[in-house]
Amino acid sequence: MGIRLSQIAKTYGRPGTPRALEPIDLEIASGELVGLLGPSGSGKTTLLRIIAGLEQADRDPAGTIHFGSRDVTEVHVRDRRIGFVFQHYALFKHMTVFDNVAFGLTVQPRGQRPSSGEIRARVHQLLEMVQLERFAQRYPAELSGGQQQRVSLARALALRPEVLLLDEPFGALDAKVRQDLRRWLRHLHDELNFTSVFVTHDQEEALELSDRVVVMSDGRIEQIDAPAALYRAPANRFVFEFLGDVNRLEGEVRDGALTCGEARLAVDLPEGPQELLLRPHELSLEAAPSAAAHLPMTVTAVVPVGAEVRVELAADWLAEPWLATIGHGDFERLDVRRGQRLYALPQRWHRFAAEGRPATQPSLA
Ligand SMILES: Nc1ncnc2c1ncn2[C@@H]1O[C@H](COP(=O)(O)OP(=O)(O)OP(=O)(O)O)[C@@H](O)[C@H]1O
Repeated sequence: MGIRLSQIAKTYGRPGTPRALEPIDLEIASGELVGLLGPSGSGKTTLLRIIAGLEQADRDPAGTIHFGSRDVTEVHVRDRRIGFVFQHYALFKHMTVFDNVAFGLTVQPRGQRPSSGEIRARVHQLLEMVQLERFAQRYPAELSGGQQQRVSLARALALRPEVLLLDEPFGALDAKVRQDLRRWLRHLHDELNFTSVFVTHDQEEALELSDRVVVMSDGRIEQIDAPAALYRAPANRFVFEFLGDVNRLEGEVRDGALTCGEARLAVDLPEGPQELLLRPHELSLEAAPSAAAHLPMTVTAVVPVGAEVRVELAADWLAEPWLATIGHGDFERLDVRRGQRLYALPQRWHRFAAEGRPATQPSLA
C-alpha cells in the first residue's frame, strides 16, 4: 500500500513559532523501503509520527495523508493499521517473548480475534522468521539488545500491517549487530513486501537499506532519490556534505590555475576566489607532483584496515586536514608512513554556488 502526503506541516506550540516541518509533499510507492535521513532536529521523527497518527499535522495549510486510496488524515492511530518499531525497546518486561509477540492479537475485539490455536501458529511462524523460536519462553531481560529488537519487529508484524514505521530502530546497538539487523530487515522487507518508512541519522544505514532516501534539513526535504543517484548527483551542497567525508580546497583562480599558498591545481574556471570539494576516493596520492597538480601534503595518520586504506593528510596551506582512501596496492607501492610527504592528485571535484546549488557538473581535473 502506497503512502501519499500532501502539504503536511507541523508547528509545535503557538501559531507563529517556527515550523518543525515546512509544508511537505511526499509519495511512497507500495512495497518501497524509504529512509528519512537528516541531522538532529531536521524533522524526521515529527514526519514519521504524523504518518503514524501519533501527531496531528497543522490545520493551515490543510494537508492530507492517504494510505492507498484511503484518506487517513483524520483516522486515529489505532485504526491506521500500521506496525511500529522504536529505538528503545518497548517490550513488556513481565511477559515472555511469545506473549509479547502475541499481545496485539490477544487484545483484538472478539470477532476479529483469531482462535488461540491460530495465534499460537502465527506467533511461532513470526518467531521462526526473526530466528528466535527457541527463545519463546524467555523474558526480554534475558535477551541481547539485537534479539529484543527482533522481538519488537515480530510484534509489529503480528497484525500483518501493510505499513511498517521504524524510528532509529537500531540506534542503540553496536556497529556489527546494527549491520546484521539491517541486512536482515532488508531481506524480511523483500520477502513480506510491506511498505516501510524508517528514520535514521546514519548516512551509511540510509544508503544501504533504502530503495529511496529522503534527505531532510530544517524541516524541509532537500532531495529524494535512490542511494546511487543521491551520491552521484547531490541536489545541493548540504546533501553533498551530509552524505560523506569532504575535503575542501579554497584558493584564487588566475591564468588557468587555482593557487593557495604553495599549492597549485590546473582548472578551467572563472578568475577569482573558488572553493572545490572532493570526496576521499576522488584523489590519488603520488610520490611527486605533476604538471596538473602540485598539492604537497604530510601524512598524519594511516588506517590500513578494511577494503581501503584511510590516509589523513595535513598541510600549512590547508585550513582543515584531508582524508584520502586509497587501494592497498597504492599503499604498498608508496610505502605510506606517518610523516611522509606525498602529493595529492584530484581525479574529480565538485563546486557549489553560494546558495548551495551545483555551480557546475562535477568535472574531471
Ligand atoms: N514535542 C515537541 N514540542 C516542541 N518542539 C518539538 C517537539 N518535538 C520536536 N520538536 C522540535 O521540532 C523540530 C524537529 O524535531 P524532530 O524530533 O522531528 O527532529 P529529528 O530530525 O527527528 O531529530 P533527532 O534526530 O534528534 O531525533 C526540532 O526543532 C525539535 O526541537
